[in-house]
Amino acid sequence: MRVVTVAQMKQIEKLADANGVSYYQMMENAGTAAYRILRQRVPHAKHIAVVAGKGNNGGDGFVMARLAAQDGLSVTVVLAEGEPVTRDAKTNYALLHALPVTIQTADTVRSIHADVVVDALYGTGFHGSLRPSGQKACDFMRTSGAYVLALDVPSGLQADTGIAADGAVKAQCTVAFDSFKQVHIAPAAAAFCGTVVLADIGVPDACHPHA
Ligand SMILES: NC(=O)C1=CN([C@@H]2O[C@H](COP(=O)(O)OP(=O)(O)OC[C@H]3O[C@@H](n4cnc5c(N)ncnc54)[C@H](OP(=O)(O)O)[C@@H]3O)[C@@H](O)[C@H]2O)[C@@H](O)CC1
Ligand SMILES: [K+]
Repeated sequence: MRVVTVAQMKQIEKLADANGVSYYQMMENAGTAAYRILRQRVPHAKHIAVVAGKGNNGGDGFVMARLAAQDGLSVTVVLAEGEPVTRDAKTNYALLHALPVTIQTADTVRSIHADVVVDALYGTGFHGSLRPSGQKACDFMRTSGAYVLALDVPSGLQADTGIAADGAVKAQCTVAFDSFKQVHIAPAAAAFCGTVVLADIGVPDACHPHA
């Protein structure tokens, strides 16, 4: 079982990019793999809400939102922290405009009724404690009553330690991308991660440490 630090994960992605698997392609693969896992775990889902942050974790969520809309599901995207800021997340957000996807801001988050909530708020980039906007989005996810699927890391947990900030998301399932991080194996984080499923995002074996 491969467990890496966030710094090692960044290095792995950098090597993969240098070896022909672009960052954009890895995001596409991550969102696609997570969507497949979601369909397996909640086959009857009709309405999904994707709670997106402004980094690449949000970008993975936009890929899922696109695939779900193309599949005929009702899709709501919540921009919990405003519009995306990273290049690939921006590109994937723009692709949603041609699809029947409802875009909402954090202000209206409480009125959403979904059977699945995708936690695409923060992944390995989370640090510190939850700020008010993130807290509000996490409160929605914790209390929605929906099946919560977290992308890479349940929001509010530090990937390298598994330490949870007050108000962190508790997911039924967490899809870990490429490699496990400490959060996926730390006993204290188990109740937040739920079932952890590892997803291949197309990184060549040789890009991993000690490969
Ligand atoms: N590299 C790749 O290409 C691939 C990466 N992949 C995916 O990307 C994820 C890593 O993406 P990432 O590095 O962009 O960080 P991410 O987890 O989105 O968080 C950063 C954002 O959160 C914010 N933020 C942080 N703490 C906060 C707080 N307390 N309160 C409020 N805001 C806070 C922070 O804002 P800032 O602190 O800068 O204001 C920033 O906007 C990884 O887990 C995987 O899912 C896959 O697609 C595969 C390819
Ligand atoms: K997440």
